[in-house]
Amino acid sequence: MATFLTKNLLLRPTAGRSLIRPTTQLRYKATVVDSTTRTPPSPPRPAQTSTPSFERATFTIKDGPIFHGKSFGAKANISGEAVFTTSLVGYPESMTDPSYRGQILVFTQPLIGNYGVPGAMRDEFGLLKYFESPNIQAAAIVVADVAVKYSHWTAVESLAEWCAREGVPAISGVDTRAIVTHLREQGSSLGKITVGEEYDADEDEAYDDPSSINLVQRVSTKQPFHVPSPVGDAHIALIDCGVKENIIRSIVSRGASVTCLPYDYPIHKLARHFDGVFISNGPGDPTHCRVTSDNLRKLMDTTHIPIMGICLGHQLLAIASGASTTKMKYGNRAHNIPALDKTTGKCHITSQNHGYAVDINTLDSEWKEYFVNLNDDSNEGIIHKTRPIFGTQFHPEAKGGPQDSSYLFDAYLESVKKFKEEKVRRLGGERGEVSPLLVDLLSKERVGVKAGHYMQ
Ligand SMILES: NC(=O)CC[C@H](N)C(=O)O
Repeated sequence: MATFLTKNLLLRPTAGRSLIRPTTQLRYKATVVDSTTRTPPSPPRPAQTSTPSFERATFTIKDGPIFHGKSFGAKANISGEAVFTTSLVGYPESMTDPSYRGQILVFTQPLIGNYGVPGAMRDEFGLLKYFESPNIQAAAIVVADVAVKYSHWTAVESLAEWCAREGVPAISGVDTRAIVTHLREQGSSLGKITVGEEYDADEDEAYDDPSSINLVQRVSTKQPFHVPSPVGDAHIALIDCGVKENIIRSIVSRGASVTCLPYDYPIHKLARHFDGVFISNGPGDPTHCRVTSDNLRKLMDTTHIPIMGICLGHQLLAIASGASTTKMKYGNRAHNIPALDKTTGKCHITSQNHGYAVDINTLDSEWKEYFVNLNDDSNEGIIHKTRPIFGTQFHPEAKGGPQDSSYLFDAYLESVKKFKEEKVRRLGGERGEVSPLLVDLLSKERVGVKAGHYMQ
């Protein structure tokens, strides 16, 4: 069980692993990568060892308590923002969710790993079936008790083997109740994991603060890529701030192909070629993505295209409309949070993972609050009063988690298809300028886009 120590019992410097990795220069070459060959959103971490380390390990909260336990992942030291999730299941999905980039994820569910880790299988759309991105995105994980033995028909390795292979530190045997109590009382804090006998405690410079970094730049696709829909010919531009696979799946399975674009792509210059725009989830502070919210504002000023945003996408939409966001005390990360739809009076149980929220008091009069959190009254969604534009703080794609709110994708797709029909009626067979990106898309047969359907 956990050893709970006070600070400064043993202060020795260790080499912390930096969150800041070299970035790839963004390029807007009109290359289309299909979903099976797309660039992984982030370079795989350098694995320091391919077998799990079961040495003594220490989890230290900055200006807080120190917890001693046992490592079960990579033999590496790391720091980041310590956050907790109360989700009972779905650790492979959560750990590969790019929104967790830079965060040390503490699970309140006391036993993690009992169904192992699935293989990187792909579905009929070429999307990862059981992961939200190709790699573990969380900086590290903290669990009370890790299952060394696992059992599930999809499993190919244990949680420990997966963490070690991906170079991700993990610690067990700590009192996660005490950790969560601290984080709830003090608010989200920086923390670090040190593997081995030596650890340092509270030297400020030893902690990387992900809120000071533009993490979206690190997880967004470097090149546009396209995921065709076999069941419809609408076409959506998705601004990839760290998109989860199941968001793409939720769209293509409903009849719109998706072209994923880098987070700072000037979408307002290209929107006329699409039937809808979508802004994805993503890590970190939304104010680091000023370029995205500025582009969105220009988009809304110049077109009437349907827009939907989820989580970070919702926050960016709100900022684009003139509202501001705030950092929450410890955020909402769970699969069972009640959100009230203020337009219907119905409550939906929702999946969430966020540390920032829209300040609803700053919302422009052309917008109204769409959903509100029934636990803490925080904003859960906004909707434009007259145009087909909305965002939700929770995750209607919910993987894992309840699918009460998946109808929001149906509503979005309905407005996208309507917009497309009107456009076709208005423009008839006329063709205008075609962007290099779309010329390239059209030249790729495998992309499966019907030539000309979105041309002006
Ligand atoms: N899941 C997300 O998109 C998270 C949004 C943002 N990074 C936050 O923590 O609030």
